[in-house]
Amino acid sequence: MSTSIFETPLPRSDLFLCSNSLVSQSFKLFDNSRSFRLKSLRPRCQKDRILYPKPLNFGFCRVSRRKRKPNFVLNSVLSVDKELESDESVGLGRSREYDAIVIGSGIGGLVAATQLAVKGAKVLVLEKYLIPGGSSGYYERDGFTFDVGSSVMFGFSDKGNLNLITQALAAVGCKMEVIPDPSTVHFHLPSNLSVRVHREYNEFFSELTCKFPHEKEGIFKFYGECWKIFNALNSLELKSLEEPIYLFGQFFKKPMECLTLAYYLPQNAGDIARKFIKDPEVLSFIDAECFIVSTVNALKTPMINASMVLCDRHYGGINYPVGGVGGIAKSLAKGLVDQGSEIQYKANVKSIIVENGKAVGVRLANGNEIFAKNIISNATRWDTFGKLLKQDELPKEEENFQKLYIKAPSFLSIHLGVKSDVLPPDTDCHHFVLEDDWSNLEVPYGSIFLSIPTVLDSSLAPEGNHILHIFTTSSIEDWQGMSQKDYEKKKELVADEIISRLEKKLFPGLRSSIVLKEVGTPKTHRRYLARDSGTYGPMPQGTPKGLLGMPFNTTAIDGLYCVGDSCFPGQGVIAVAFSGVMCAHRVAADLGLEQKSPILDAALLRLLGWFRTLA
Ligand SMILES: NC(=O)c1ccc[n+]([C@@H]2O[C@H](COP(=O)([O-])OP(=O)(O)OC[C@H]3O[C@@H](n4cnc5c(N)ncnc54)[C@H](O)[C@@H]3O)[C@@H](O)[C@H]2O)c1
Ligand SMILES: CC(C)=CCC/C(C)=C/C=C/C(C)=C/C=C/C(C)=C/C=C/C=C(C)/C=C/C=C(C)/C=C/C=C(\C)CCC=C(C)C
Repeated sequence: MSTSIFETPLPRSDLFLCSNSLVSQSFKLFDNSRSFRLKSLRPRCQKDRILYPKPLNFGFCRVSRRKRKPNFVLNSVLSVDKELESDESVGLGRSREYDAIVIGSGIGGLVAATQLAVKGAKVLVLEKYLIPGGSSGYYERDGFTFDVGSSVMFGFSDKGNLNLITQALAAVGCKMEVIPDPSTVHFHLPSNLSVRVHREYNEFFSELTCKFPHEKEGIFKFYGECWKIFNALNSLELKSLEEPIYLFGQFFKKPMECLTLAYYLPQNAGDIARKFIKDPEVLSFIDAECFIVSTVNALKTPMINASMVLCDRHYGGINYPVGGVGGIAKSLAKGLVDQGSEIQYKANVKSIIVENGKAVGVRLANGNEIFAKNIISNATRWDTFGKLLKQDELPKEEENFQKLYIKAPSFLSIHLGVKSDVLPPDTDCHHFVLEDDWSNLEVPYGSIFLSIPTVLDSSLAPEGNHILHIFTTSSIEDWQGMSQKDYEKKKELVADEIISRLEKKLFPGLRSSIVLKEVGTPKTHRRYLARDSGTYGPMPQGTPKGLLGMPFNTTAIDGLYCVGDSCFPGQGVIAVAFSGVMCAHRVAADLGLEQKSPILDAALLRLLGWFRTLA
């Protein structure tokens, strides 16, 4: 680490984000008129920000107003408070053009940004919150490190072509240590049906077919079909399906695999399951398998997505990153800056600037305008087209998207710290609980997701404790129009009910073992993740034609791209990573950093537009 002493103006709020390993390009943020020193190196957690003990890779450091001697060493500053952001010396303005601005640092945005950066583009990521990651972020309380969203990580193995998280990290020279999970999920279902999804496919198949011997052949054929699709996907080099030179090249190199995917593109898992399986209980089990990744039943879950998750969990397996899921976004953000691009936190984009029909820049909440050749929005499509674009009319494509897809509900999430002895030995890391009635699967609060990441990585909690992350679907409408007092009361009541259900079904004594409890509602998701209504992502309004109606990355606005879970192929960390790879490839082609054929482009975009009208 290089060390140099420099002076900086004192940020008025006393907080800024610093890094000890990154470039010096941000030095110009500062003038020499004032100086500061670090006051506290103790870890501190506040309601909405995390203060780190020492200049770790990304941390917030408190500076003292009283002692103004420049006596601390830092060698870059990545993000600054509003006061600094609005400082002219930040150097933002029309003269400073980026190849791309990415709005939001969810995994989708970060993968798009890093992939572009390694292709030679100069990228600026603007993140509203204090740390990167969005739904894949983390927070710390009293020695516990909680994952904000899911702890089930697909695509994190060292095998094949579909380990997109591993590949995204490797692209910027990062590798994370992972812990293999022996099972993906333990299902606790009506009629006391208990199924563990073992890492080994044969073990899972034996367990399921032991419970339903009469459907052995049907189960074999359904999951066999999933493997056929997974193997086709795994054989391709994954890039933008909106870029014809690549797409036609893949058809030429792997015609059978591409035709297999094209055949299944408009199909849903439930229809295929029904071809082979008759027993309603097995079909309900497959609904639950799909619901945990799509929040809808199998009849509404695209077959390609179902195959991806139902097979990757056995092929590469589910692997948990040491130190928590938040490490993925932190590593990508670091990798991005290492590549010479930039990320700013507390940078709230209020609108996308469109001139002569082309997206040319963004306007921040503090009034600053930043310009770039392309704008990539990692906000949901509802936020992008409903809030960030100030246009009277929704483009036709978006109107169609909003007809086909509605916002999936959000979640009520409960993060608990519990005493370790409440968990029986060999407890699995992830559980899905639907106690009595299959018809409650998609009903709000009907089923319960539970992850215990400390089963795999005990460093996430103080010794003798575990983390329980419990979540269940819930809509924002359920939490609106009440006083703060009633809201808090309702949070307690609903959380209490869910904890009682888990106590009854899985862990007797759970309530009395709790040492820390935090409850988040859809409003919390909306506030901290900046997602309209706190939504989990898009959900088909009716029965979709598989993935056919799902938009890719280009939009009706020239120079504006979308990335993340309201783009093909949908929700999921691995899915948004793929959307990031696709987006970066299309943008790079448009920037001239990848091969491009304008004539073929126009033809393919028209063809894809036509395909979507069939959905
Ligand atoms: N509880 C959960 O488990 C949960 C909830 C929601 C989503 N998810 C999953 O998370 C993933 C979503 O990833 P993603 O990449 O699409 O996005 P994301 O929602 O994780 O990240 C988007 C990022 O953009 C930022 N942002 C939004 N609007 C902004 C603005 N105007 N200005 C600046 N920054 C802004 C947000 O702060 C956030 O960090 C999916 O896998 C989804 O399935 C999980
Ligand atoms: C273009 C045309 C027309 C044609 C062409 C053909 C072709 C070539 C095609 C191709 C295609 C492709 C490549 C595709 C791809 C796809 C993919 C990659 C996909 C992916 C997906 C993924 C997913 C969906 C995932 C998901 C996941 C998730 C969501 C997860 C979640 C989790 C959770 C929530 C957790 C749970 C928990 C518990 C239980 C506790």
